[in-house]
Amino acid sequence: MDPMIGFDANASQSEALATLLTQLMETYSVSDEEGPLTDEVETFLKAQPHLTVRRHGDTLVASTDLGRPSRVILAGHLDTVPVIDNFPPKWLEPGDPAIRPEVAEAHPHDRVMWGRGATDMKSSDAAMLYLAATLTEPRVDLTYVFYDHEEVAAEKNGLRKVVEAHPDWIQGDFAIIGEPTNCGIEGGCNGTMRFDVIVHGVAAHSARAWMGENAIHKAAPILTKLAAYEPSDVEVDGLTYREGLNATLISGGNGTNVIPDECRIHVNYRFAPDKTLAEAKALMMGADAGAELGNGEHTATGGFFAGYGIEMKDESPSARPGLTDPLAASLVELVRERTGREPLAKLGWTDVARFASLGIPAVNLGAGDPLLAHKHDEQLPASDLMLMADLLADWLG
Ligand SMILES: N[C@@H](CCC[C@H](NC(=O)CCC(=O)O)C(=O)O)C(=O)O
Repeated sequence: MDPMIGFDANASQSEALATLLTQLMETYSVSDEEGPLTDEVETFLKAQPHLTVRRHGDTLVASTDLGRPSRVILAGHLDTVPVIDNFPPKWLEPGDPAIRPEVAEAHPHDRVMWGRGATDMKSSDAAMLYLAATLTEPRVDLTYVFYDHEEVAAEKNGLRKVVEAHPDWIQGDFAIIGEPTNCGIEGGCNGTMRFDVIVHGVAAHSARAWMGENAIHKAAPILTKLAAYEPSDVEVDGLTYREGLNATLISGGNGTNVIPDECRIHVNYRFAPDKTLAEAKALMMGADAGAELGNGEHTATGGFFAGYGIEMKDESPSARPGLTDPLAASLVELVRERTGREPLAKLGWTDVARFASLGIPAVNLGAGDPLLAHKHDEQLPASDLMLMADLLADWLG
């Protein structure tokens, strides 16, 4: 059987990139189900004679070994968030009403790739795979990392696992993460934490509600407080990070005629890189999270949710922009020259934070509009694929 990922040696750059993107997008890879796509990408990388390819779980690390004085890491995750009627993907021709107006206005003659992962982040993966096959004489040594489980709990993150199991595989002087940035530079990243705020009640027959205590009703003040939260803009080293505090899931009740005895509001806090993880946590639940109540629940001793039960689910630190690093500065300059784009802050969480903790300066540079990430109609104009591949090739070639 022919490998599913690959392109014709006679194809033009734009055809090759479009082919790679189509193949990546057509292979379903929601987090936890990246295996088949990883297998395909592994076969493709192993067919490149100038790369040494290693695999840990569903993470691939492919390196050149040309004896260059420095090494750059190009990293992209292969997983996507869950689909919302946006798989399988499709190419939209110019004029198709499914093309968003802002995309059509900026790229009136472009075909547009539509579907899950178009911006976050299979387009950058396609550009990196194209370079992995075609950039055989880069001016620096290169390490490509294609990894699993970026969109979910930090404990599952494939890059984290490979760093822990094989620290020698992930060495370098600088890293570029292909998270969507509209082919500009986005520096650092907001930190993120997710936790359940828990309200308890007493179960009873809903025809005799006075015999119980309705936990869903008792959660109403929490939702009111969250709805009134005003996000702050925080400037760090010249970039402006917007914070956020949102309920993203809610659950409670176990019968249509039973007064619910528990309600959980899952909260996601995004905090700027002027705060450590500990400082951010203190703002939410007090400096000391309080006594363990059992089952991982604590009472918040202070902060936004003072007095409520809290169960931590996930936490990842922020990262400062780090754009004064010489390699970062030279990439910023190239992007500015080629696109006129000035660096912005990365508002999502990305593995730039992991590289920063390893002492490897890193920036986000990727195809696709970050404003469209995780949306139902994620989409990418074909010319952004070319731009992304050209920027990387010019800087590395
Ligand atoms: N452990 C975290 C992982 C969340 C990662 C995710 N990152 C992106 O979507 C980057 C895209 C971008 O902003 O450009 C996120 O920020 O939610 C968790 O499970 O929450």
